Amino acid sequence: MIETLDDLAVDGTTIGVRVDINSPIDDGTLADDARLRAHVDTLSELLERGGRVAVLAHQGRPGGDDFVCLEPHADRLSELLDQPVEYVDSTFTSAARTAVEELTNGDCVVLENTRFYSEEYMEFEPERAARTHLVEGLEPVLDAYVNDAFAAAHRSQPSLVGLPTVLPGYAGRVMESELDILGSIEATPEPRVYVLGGAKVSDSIDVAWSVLEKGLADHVLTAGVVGNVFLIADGVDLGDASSDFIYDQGYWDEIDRAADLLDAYGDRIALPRDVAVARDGSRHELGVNALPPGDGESAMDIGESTLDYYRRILTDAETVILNGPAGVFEDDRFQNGTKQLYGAATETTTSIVGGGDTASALRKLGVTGFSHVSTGGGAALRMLTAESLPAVTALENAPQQPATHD
Ligand SMILES: Nc1ncnc2c1ncn2[C@@H]1O[C@H](COP(=O)(O)OP(=O)(O)OP(=O)(O)O)[C@@H](O)[C@H]1O
Ligand SMILES: O=C(O)[C@H](O)COP(=O)(O)O
Repeated sequence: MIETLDDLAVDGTTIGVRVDINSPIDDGTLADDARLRAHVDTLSELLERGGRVAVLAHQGRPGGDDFVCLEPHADRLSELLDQPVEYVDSTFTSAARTAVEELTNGDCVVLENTRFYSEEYMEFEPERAARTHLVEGLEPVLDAYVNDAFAAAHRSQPSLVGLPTVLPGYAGRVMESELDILGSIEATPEPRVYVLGGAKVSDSIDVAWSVLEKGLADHVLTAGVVGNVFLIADGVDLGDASSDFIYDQGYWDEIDRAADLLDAYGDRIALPRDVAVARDGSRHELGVNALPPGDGESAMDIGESTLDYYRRILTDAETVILNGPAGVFEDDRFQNGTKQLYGAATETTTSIVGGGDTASALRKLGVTGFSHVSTGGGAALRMLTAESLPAVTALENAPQQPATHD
């Protein structure tokens, strides 16, 4: 049983709030603030109820261009919350602890990107995570911990599983609503269709296995890199460029798993019937019978024939669950598959979308009208396999009585 903000005595309490504001970054600035907006309800509720809020979050992965400090996030949160939000350029040093100790009721500080510390990019059992520098540094200055970072709940990292081992833990409003919706997929109306696109091939194959095996999915439609892997598994020659991409991304071994899945459940798995490539600078669609494409041409989107086929399946569906764009939506020439496929999904009674990139693609393409757009990508996928999420388990096991610091 997870406690929520309804169970937390907030007034005068110093609360570490783990959010997921991991966002696209362009030239060091925030390119999209959707994930920050998602947490406004939780943060403003805690602040209005007299909490002293220390925000913890990661941004990017070590080595990536988006591995940046959280100052732009703090500035944007200040605008969204309509109050000053302090930023401290460290996470658990004495400067960070002093900033937390100096908070008064209704104050908010954003601590530095948790992943600037190597331990936060490692996975630990909760008990071990509780003995990391981050947790040992922050625990003395916090009374309680709130986890609103559903999108990171599949990671077993110190700020996600260590803090709720030593502090009373509560789910924030985003976490609460995501668990409510994604935790009761079985209750959604049937027929139920899963659309698996994007680039998380291994996770998507796990989901497909799980939902087909459990009888949760009447159909699985594949698109994006996932669709390309299934096409290769089905014996289609996608050409060197797509194959090299799949190999370079480390997905080559997934082709055998996709082939096994096709053997077991091929009648319920739909594969693209055509793909779009860039030819002479423009979009050009090729039926699978016309493949391989020309030299250097890569399958970047699904084409009209696939869309017709998938629309027919969706017409009979009552619930559709989608993750991952159908193509390289960042390029105007390859947005059509995502726009049309996701647009068709909004016509079903219940439509649930997961994925940070997917949500940003849908905003960019102006596709609205879903029953639920999850903040999580990998976390939503993991949840759909009915596997437990480490950060959720840690909240379930957290101690519950906060002791208020002066
Ligand atoms: N055919 C394709 N070839 C190469 N890349 C593709 C193709 N189709 C989709 N993509 C890429 O997949 C990426 C998004 O996939 P991903 O699985 O990460 O989505 P998500 O689950 O919404 O994201 P997140 O991990 O942020 O939650 C995009 O960057 C897009 O360009
Ligand atoms: O964007 C995400 O899916 C979450 O923020 C988790 O990020 P990660 O995949 O880098 O752990």
